[in-house]
Amino acid sequence: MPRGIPNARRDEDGLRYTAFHVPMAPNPKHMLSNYLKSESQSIWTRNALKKSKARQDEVVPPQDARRGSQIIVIHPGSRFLRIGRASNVFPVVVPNVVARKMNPVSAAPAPTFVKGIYRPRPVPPEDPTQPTSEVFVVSDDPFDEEMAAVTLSLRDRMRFYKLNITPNATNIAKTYNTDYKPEIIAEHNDPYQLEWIKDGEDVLVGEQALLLASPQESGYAVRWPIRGSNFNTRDYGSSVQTILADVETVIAHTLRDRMGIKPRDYKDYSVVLVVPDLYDRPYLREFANLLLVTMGFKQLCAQQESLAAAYGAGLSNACVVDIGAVKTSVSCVDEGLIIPETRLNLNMGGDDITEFLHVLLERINFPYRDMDLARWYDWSVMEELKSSLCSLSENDVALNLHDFVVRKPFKPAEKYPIRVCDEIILAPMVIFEPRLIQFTKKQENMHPISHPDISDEVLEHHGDQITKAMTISTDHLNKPPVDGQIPFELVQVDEEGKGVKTPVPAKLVGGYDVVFEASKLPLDVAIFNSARATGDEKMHKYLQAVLVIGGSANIPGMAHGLESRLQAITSTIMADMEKVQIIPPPKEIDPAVLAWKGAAVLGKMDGVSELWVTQSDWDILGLRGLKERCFFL
Ligand SMILES: Nc1ncnc2c1ncn2[C@@H]1O[C@H](COP(=O)(O)OP(=O)(O)OP(=O)(O)O)[C@@H](O)[C@H]1O
Repeated sequence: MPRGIPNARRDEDGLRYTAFHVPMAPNPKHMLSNYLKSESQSIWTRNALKKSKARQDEVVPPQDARRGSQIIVIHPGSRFLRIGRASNVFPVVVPNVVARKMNPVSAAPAPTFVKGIYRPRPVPPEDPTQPTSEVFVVSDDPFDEEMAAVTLSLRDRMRFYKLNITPNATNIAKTYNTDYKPEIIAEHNDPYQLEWIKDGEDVLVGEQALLLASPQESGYAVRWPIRGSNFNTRDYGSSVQTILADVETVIAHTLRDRMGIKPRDYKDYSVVLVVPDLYDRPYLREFANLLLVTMGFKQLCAQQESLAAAYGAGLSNACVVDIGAVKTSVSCVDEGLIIPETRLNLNMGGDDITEFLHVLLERINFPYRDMDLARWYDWSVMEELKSSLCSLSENDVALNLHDFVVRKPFKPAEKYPIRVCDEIILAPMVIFEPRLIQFTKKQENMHPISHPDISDEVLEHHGDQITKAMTISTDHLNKPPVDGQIPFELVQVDEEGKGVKTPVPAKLVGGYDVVFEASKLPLDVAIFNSARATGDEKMHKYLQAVLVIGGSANIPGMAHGLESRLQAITSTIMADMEKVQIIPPPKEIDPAVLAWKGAAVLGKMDGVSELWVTQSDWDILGLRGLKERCFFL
């Protein structure tokens, strides 16, 4: 039989799978345990990762250092693209954005974020001629109601930890911030000046795209091709070709400019692509087609984020929580496999924290009054403030004074002082109290991706999307699914690998759109639901190994904030639950690159040679080949 023709078999557990007459993928359990045991890989195990980078360089023998130099690992995200040779210690990280000259500009420069946070109703300015009202008026603004609930939750926690609450802190901060005086930093005293671009090449990528002083005036459309776990159809529309052109542009520019790899060399390189745990089929198919057919890489292996991160941390079992910029995903990894029904995607992330911080700082007279988050340079001011101020540790709440710098195009930098108090903890608390996020608004203008073989793929796609964790998640609404059943059926696969039972999956469960409802869950509830989907006996194992990754995992106090809340849920529901445990990512590795790191380790392992899908495999088998070899589905 020719190479690559599928032949259905059953494995030892009686599970149906499709084998190939090319060597079948090795058992992931064996791969993981071999990897953890292997002497040559032990450098990357958890203990070894604690050692310094210098030590790593010293220990890696030269042949291992070269290993993986022909493998490129690509981890695309909504905000950053992480890309590098598997032999590199860390990836190149570039903003995943493209500015294209349009004449006329067909799309307005897309704001970096979707306005997703409720804002207080504008208050009419006080009339100084009128005496101030002595009567206390109860606000009917829904924002105030939700805000009061979040503040109360913080007060309760501070009381629980016996921490002092600074009296009148908001008013003190407000008064201080009103009398601001920005300090102008003279150019010769400013080593961090930016080289703004007024006009330039037709296509600008990454940092260059963000240095455009005024994109719209210069005729550029600035867009981010990835959004959450999918292509960014909000800013590009449903035309996947335009999105793919930009995905290719960012990858090709970075390979050429930062890694010295030219298009003519692509045929000599294999690619490990890190994909979301809950990936959309058209996303995976189009991405694979781009890399194998359009760009012409030699072969491809796709790995899911959580699995790659577990490899990176040297863990065989974990509940992996990835808090990115736009989305947060939760999945349980069991001996080298993701348990499909534990996967959850929350429609919130670091961008919501940034925006909420802005809303909170405006309430205390944020001294830089012209801030407009749709401008990249203003957005980065707020991101900087978030990174330097925010914390999830109640101990950090105090009336503190800080400075921040605003760099406007072609103007000297301005330094502002600001006084803040509990805003620094309330902002990141939004992921545990998402009541202030407008989820419905976030869904606006998202288009489905059009593709030809809709009948087959849509059904399977929904099969992938609706998971047990999501169904359980309707618990928080206190309205369980009808009859307590899981009222949808997943697509079954017969001996030939064809769909035999293709029911239209009920997206509405008990009257709820489960995917949408699940995307709104507080993070602690989502993690609990994900672990609980593994069954009552197994869930302990995952709740005691929660690995938090993604850029937003860098928020100080994240482990404490998550652990305490998760512990509170588990002890209410499960009497016999031992302590919940958050596993810190390896010390020298930024949690945002841990999945890349794990994928690089995977790409270098001997067993991975069985996982590659070549260009001819792709021609014959398409997406199914990728799924069966790489995801063991
Ligand atoms: N020190 C820090 N403190 C707070 N937030 C941080 C810190 N460092 C990075 N972040 C946030 O992490 C987010 C980026 O994380 P990451 O690189 O994992 O996102 P991504 O993979 O591009 O996005 P997504 O996973 O949503 O597709 C941003 O919101 C950024 O502000």
